[in-house]
Amino acid sequence: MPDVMTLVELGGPLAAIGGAAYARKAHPTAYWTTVGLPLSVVRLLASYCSTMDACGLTVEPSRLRALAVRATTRREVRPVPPRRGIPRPTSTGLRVRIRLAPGQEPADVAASSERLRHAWGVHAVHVVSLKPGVVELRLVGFDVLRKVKMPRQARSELLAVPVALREDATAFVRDYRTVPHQLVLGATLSGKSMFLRNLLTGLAAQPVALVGIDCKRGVELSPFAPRLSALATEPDEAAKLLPVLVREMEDRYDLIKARQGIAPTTPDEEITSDVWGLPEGERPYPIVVFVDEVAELFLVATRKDEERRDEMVTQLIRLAQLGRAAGIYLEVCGQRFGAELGKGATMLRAQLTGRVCHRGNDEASAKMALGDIAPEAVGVASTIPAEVPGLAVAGDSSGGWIRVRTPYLSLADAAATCRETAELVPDVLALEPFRPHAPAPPVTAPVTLAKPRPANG
Ligand SMILES: Nc1ncnc2c1ncn2[C@@H]1O[C@H](COP(=O)(O)OP(=O)(O)OP(=O)(O)O)[C@@H](O)[C@H]1O
Repeated sequence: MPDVMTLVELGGPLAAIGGAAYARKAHPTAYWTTVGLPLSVVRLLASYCSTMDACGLTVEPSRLRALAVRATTRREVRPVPPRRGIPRPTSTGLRVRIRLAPGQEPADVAASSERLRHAWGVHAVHVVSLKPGVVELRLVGFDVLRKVKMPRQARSELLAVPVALREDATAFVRDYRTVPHQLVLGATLSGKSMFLRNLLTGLAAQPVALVGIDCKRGVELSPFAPRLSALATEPDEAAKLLPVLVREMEDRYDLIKARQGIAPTTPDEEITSDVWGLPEGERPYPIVVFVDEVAELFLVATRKDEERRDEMVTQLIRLAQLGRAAGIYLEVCGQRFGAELGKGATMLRAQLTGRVCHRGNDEASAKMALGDIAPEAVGVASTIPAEVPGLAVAGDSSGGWIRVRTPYLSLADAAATCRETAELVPDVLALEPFRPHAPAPPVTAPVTLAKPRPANG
């Protein structure tokens, strides 16, 4: 048994360790910048060559180098690591550029990222290919997705909204011009609405028409009514709105044809240019269509509903196939999106190239979102814990994927942004009949500190 003196002597260091552990957990950014960052820079600089060697990332030296080493020193000629740049510290970690040695590819470095993270004592190492032959190692000091803080330099541009934080501490930007249509999947309470909320408020300040189809009686999208150009809250209303959107798309195709001297008989599928080629004064406003709980559009009770469903699905598929050139983009949300939804479901899903997969009910749900674009991400998406709502795996058709999490945004703040930007609703004549009635802002009773007294008191 240790004597009293030993315990007293140990007290100081133990308290220091306890304090450091507490600081690391409670204030990760401050802890990282004051303690973790200098340690990691020293570790990286001191052990770069040996770590690269241990990870199998060194190559044989050139003949000239070998000759020079032999001529000038008595050292044995050792394999050389890829050349590195100067480490650049950031508030969440540090970055260092690496010029790949001949014969190496970014995947070789990415395969060693787990080993590198342990060697340098950081939370994660991400490898990003910057240009042929150059990769950037992004060392992240702590779990940035635990408490999301968007990077300060993340700015919205037209149709490009920084909507979530990526695990490499950069912004996940929803860019409609590069990925026109997206599918957002997740079980109930997984954070889909939060994702839509961030996206919608990001777009609210832009000259973009926002359209909502929310067949859960509008519970998700109604609070944003002041900024919406159109809102359908029942399948019947959606069945009226979708053909109007398709007609608007066809009119825009006619406009492009007229402007560019393309024969009016040319099929829409063969026109390669888009609304962005039109002069600014003639260019129609982009339209982003949010579909919340897409399964509600597919589910039918009677034979008559079946016809209506088929029509709506065909219209959605047409919008997804041809909408991009006409400046019409889809953001489709749901819990599951598989063949069991019925005719056209998988065809529509194939057109939605952007994928964001929140926690699902089972592995099959994750497969529906990511199986056809990034199969190796399915396992990661299936292990998202229920205690971290908003955490998701984002992939795109290029095969890349990354974990992301939206920042918390309260419904009241999002609704307030929509009220403040209500005058920015652009004029899209065809959507005018579907413009929702904006509910009046909640009136808060004035707070009085005086206690009411009975009249006869
Ligand atoms: N990024 C986040 N950070 C913190 N809390 C979050 C985040 N995303 C979601 N939440 C919280 O998790 C809960 C569920 O989120 P949300 O309503 O977005 O889920 P959902 O997938 O839309 O659920 P449903 O399908 O039932 O509407 C909410 O209380 C929300 O505040």
